[in-house]
Amino acid sequence: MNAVTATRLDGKLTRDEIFVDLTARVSALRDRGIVPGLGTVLVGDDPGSAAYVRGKHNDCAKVGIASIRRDLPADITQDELDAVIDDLNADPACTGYIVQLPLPKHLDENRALERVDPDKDADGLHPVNLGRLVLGEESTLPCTPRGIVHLLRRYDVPLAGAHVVVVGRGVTVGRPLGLILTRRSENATVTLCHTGTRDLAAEVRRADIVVAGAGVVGLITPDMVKPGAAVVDVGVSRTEDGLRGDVAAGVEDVAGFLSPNPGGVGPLTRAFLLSNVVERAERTAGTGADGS
Ligand SMILES: Nc1nc(=O)c2c([nH]1)NC[C@@H]1CN(c3ccc(C(=O)N[C@@H](CCC(=O)O)C(=O)O)cc3)C=[N+]21
Repeated sequence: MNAVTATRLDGKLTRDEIFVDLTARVSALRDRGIVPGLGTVLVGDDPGSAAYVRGKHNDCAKVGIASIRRDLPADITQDELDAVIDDLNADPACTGYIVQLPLPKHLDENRALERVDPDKDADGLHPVNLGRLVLGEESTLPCTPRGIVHLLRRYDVPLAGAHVVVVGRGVTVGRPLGLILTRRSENATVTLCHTGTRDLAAEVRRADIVVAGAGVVGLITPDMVKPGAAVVDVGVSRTEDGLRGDVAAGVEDVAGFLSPNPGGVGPLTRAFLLSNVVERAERTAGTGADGS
């Protein structure tokens, strides 16, 4: 056997590095009397969503960002949700915020996302920000795609000229990731695959980088991966055995780099949520944001 295990793209380590930078920048803002605040709107009592929101506020405490929580009952009406969103839009203590998804089925997610002030959209999911991304204008970028690109760069995985196969066309990962990776600054070539793709295995086999976010357990098998390719697992499925990703066991023996799930991009999604808030606070304060 000459199988070499893939280099692990470590999301927690990379998150810790980002937190060191954010902590210093928040401290500089606080020295000037500016306290960045992240708001969350959580509707209902789904334990998974509650855990994610808790994690986001724990992260805020670590870097010195103030937390604003709006926890609402599952049977809230759309008008009542609108009023909470209007309230956060008007709250000067709230630099940016998110409406935790998914919302209960009787509520219209797009209506809620569109009501958020685009300048306070910490998720980068407002139509104005997604539209700016399409137009190549500066915008708040969605957190998971930002985390994926940062993690690949952090481990020196070449993007320019690379062929990236993204599996999943959802609005939080696949769709915006394709737009980001094909910008001049990333210069990758992207194939966006989905449930209608005729021969997924053939597409994935051609990839220098695979990003799997379909939410199908074990979808990406070792025979589908080009030796040495980078594989980033962002699929999330809740099973009886806990959280499972899209990448099957054995891929680590074929890939050159592997970002597992959990332990990969998830912590970076949270880190870039905070980063979006800090950048907005810096912009309104008139300091030079460093981007990244
Ligand atoms: N408006 C909105 N914005 C979001 O960003 C958003 C959302 N809604 N709804 C749900 C998804 C999911 N998501 C995750 C964030 C962190 C981890 C994360 O930190 N995961 C850890 C493990 C955490 C655990 O074990 O539960 C890891 O991958 O190592 C995972 C998933 C953000 N989301």
